[in-house]
Amino acid sequence: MSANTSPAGQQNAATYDSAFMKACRREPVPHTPVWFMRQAGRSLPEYRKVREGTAMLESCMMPELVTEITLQPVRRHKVDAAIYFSDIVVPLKAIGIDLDIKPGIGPVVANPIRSRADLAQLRDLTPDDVSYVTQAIGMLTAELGSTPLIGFAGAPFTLASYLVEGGPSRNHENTKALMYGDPQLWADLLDRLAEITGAFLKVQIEAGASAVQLFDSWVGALAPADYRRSVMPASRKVFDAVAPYGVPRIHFGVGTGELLGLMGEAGADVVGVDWRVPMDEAVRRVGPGKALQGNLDPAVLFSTREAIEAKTDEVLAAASGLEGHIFNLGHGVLPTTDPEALTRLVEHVHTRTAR
Ligand SMILES: O=C(O)CCc1c2[nH]c(c1CC(=O)O)Cc1[nH]c(c(CC(=O)O)c1CCC(=O)O)Cc1[nH]c(c(CC(=O)O)c1CCC(=O)O)Cc1[nH]c(c(CCC(=O)O)c1CC(=O)O)C2
Repeated sequence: MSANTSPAGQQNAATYDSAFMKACRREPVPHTPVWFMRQAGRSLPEYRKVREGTAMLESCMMPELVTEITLQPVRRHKVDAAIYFSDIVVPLKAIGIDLDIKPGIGPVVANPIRSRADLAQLRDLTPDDVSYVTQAIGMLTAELGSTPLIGFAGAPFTLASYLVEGGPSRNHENTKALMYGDPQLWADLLDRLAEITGAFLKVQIEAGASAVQLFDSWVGALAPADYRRSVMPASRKVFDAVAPYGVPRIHFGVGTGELLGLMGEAGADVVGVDWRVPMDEAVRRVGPGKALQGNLDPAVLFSTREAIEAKTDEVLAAASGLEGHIFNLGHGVLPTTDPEALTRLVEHVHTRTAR
């Protein structure tokens, strides 16, 4: 921990009164805050331009480039929060796992983890392993002023799936084989990943991130009983690790309609909802005391302006009774989305919800 910070004093004072932070705390807001998962990235021509000739993982280690890319959607769309530009596999790369992000495929791991001996690949993460993150967040928070920066990490289950399968997987068969066949090794693997993930989020908060989001993108592949038994303890460990900082903790996964309550119980302050469950139903499943984030289907943005507005109004109506609502898509911005549709969407949500 640096000399001038303490866990209790971590909240970034400049962003404390922003609409996004208020919604996370379930306080009244001047308008519903909006940001988009994957708002930085391939949908933006200015992103494609600055990324030309630089590989994805290499970009994530270049603080000036990360700062520029993170700021691009804030400038263009006037979203209410920035999300740190990185990828869920960055902390794994930082501790020396041999992996790469292959264009059109995703993260690919050279030596998948399937045995107890393989666990040795997963050493602890220290702030020095990711000094470029600390550096970039320092530059970013200076530029962002009162706009909050969201830090993020992949959750233990989703990271484990990449590590065990060796890459993206539709059915997660090797992952599930390990989870059911060797529960102790599985628990130890998730616990290691929880340590690394907790340490990585701490680095981002200490550097100035106002909130964090834990992406369990693939956990919707599990039934609730398996989630509770085999995943929740590790996700809870990550949330507990950052709890002393008091920053909002967001938890999101895809196809998690049956898991929303448990994902809240794991320790999230804000539960992200994909587009399959309407917000008024999601709030029943999550229960009181949590804000919700979501949930326009990202594919709707390919439709007409009228249809986009009508579907947006449906989301806003379903969310109107919520204590805290952060508008987002039900998953990341699709790479071929028209960025102007995103800018108009931000404006529409702000106008419709202005109080
Ligand atoms: O199609 C490809 O080329 C590989 C895409 C891919 C990557 N990581 C991956 C995947 C699998 C997938 O998303 O399906 C693997 C990946 N990265 C991420 C997630 C979590 C999720 O989206 O549910 C996942 C898992 C999701 C999954 O595999 O379905 C998270 C991620 N990647 C990234 C960001 C940062 C950001 O967008 O600001 C973020 C998180 C913050 C956010 O939502 O905004 C950045 C990222 N990672 C990646 C790319 C594309 C590569 C490039 O620009 O050169 C990009 C940029 C972009 O999306 O346009 C690589």
